[in-house]
Amino acid sequence: MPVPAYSAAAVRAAEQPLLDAGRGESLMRTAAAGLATVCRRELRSARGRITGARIVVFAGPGSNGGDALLAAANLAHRGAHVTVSAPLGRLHAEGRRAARRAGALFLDSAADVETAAEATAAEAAGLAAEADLVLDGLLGTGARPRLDPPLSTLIHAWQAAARRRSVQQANTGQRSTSHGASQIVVAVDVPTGVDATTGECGDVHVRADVTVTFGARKAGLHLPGGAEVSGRIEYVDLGLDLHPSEDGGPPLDGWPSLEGQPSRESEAASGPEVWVVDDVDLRDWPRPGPHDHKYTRGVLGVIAGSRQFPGAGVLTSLAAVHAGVGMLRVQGAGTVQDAVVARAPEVVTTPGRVQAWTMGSGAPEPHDMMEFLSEAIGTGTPLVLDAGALALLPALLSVATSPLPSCTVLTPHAGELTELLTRIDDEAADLDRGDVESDPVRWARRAAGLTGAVVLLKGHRTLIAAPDGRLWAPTPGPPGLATAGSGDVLAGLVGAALATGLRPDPTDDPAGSAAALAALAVILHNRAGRFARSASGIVEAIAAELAEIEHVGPTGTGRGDTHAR
Ligand SMILES: NC(=O)C1=CN([C@@H]2O[C@H](COP(=O)(O)OP(=O)(O)OC[C@H]3O[C@@H](n4cnc5c(N)ncnc54)[C@H](OP(=O)(O)O)[C@@H]3O)[C@@H](O)[C@H]2O)[C@@H](O)CC1
Ligand SMILES: [K+]
Repeated sequence: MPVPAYSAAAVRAAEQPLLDAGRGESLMRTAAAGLATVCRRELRSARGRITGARIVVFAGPGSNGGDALLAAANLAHRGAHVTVSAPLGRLHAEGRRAARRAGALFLDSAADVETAAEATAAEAAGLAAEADLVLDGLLGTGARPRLDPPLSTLIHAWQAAARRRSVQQANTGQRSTSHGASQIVVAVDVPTGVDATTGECGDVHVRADVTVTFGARKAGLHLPGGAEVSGRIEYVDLGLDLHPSEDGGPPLDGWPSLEGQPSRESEAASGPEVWVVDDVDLRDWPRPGPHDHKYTRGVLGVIAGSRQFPGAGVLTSLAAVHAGVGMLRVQGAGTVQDAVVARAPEVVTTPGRVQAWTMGSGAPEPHDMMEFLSEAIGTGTPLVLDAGALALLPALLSVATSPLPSCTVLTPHAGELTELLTRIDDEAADLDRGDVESDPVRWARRAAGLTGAVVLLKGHRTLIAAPDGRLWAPTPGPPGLATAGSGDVLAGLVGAALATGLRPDPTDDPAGSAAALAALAVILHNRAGRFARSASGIVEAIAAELAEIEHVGPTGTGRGDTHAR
């Protein structure tokens, strides 16, 4: 099952009853113990032991700093040399006492005198650049958006000093840290400067190797922006009463409400913002039951490729066959049908009923798609619309008498999404690809809201938005997936997932089900692409990946849950 990630507001709301009941300190001790466990593990794996490790703690004035100080005290008791920099002067009282008692050294802080603060920042930055481990406990879920001096000065100076050290190390062969390996940056709850809800990164922000997050996964750690700078996510459970709402959403706290989407204002801020989908979730890939036959297992119709580009049709179709559809019907260009049947004789080319369609990869003739699209819209057949089919969408939306089927998935890349939005969204007439790439969450949600379809926005970090604003964030795939035809394979996989996964019972959350299945298709595509050098290689690996997961389970993945010891 995908796991939910929440907004900062939802987490704070869930914490409040426990704080009111006087359990704040015990929560913090659990959080800090989990944090210390992760730090010890990191130090042991980098340098073999904790004794003698040089640790710099950046501690802010709130509980985030408190977590960092308590964890640092634990590490100091085990022989680490801990130096604390408190750029804002104020510190969590219990955390400061614990760190002092454990022997931590505190740098002078005089944040109220600008020049002194700058001198302290330079000293702290220099020490941090040479440390084995830096703990970022500046700000957590209580952060206000902008980072100003002295916080921005400190982070900036540290990152510049760390860069200088590594250049120096490369030039002279000198060791940068006490064990020669590169420095480990551990963010407490969320890297400072990253919005815990939206993942938006400020001009200055921390880049972590590991983020240890408490109580609930924070949405921003799994969304574009935050996900790139949070490193590995380790999760420490605090037993908060935070659970996905019964009907699955639509909780959109943290983003402005978009036209066509429900506003969150009147709802309790307790639902997940994002569903995080990982390799382990491939266990949910739809499989045939003992009584299934080819029709109940799911028939997928494909219209992909053209006389000019028959290969796209072959890739889309073979991907679906290897992913385990009950039957595949290929319509459209005869050249494509012949090429597909030559590779997969089980494919049929006669028209007939299908449980889902994948259309548009490889520039099929528009009239071939239109013929089946209008019928599919009338019957509510799930659709996957890629490339050429996306180009038809504005015209289709303007003439269709019914909305798109609620299990429709659009699979644009940033350029195609830009093109679509400029044609259907009056407010996006001047949108360019760069705008979409710099705020993919906003624009994917916008397109989903306007079309009523699930939008799977392809990219390094593929993102899926439902029309009501819910998001699914599959873990990213290998860079090798960026190859010609890779998108055609994905369209086939999403189609196969819808054709086989939405049966036999109709679902009461069709868009959510389609989005979750699309996310599984992304994960399967990622895994199949691990060792592949071409789109054909991805197709060939699909069946083996599914067989491996069925027999031994997904390997090398996990949710990163940390248990405090
Ligand atoms: N609650 C719980 O049950 C548990 C919580 N836990 C931990 O608590 C963290 C949340 O703690 P928190 O609420 O104290 O907020 P935190 O992020 O430390 O910052 C607040 C301080 O920073 C200041 N400040 C803010 N923005 C600023 C800016 N841009 N620039 C400068 N200053 C800024 C702000 O100042 P103010 O806004 O008041 O002026 C205030 O002084 C959470 O992430 C987790 O780590 C765990 O221990 C587990 C149990
Ligand atoms: K932090």
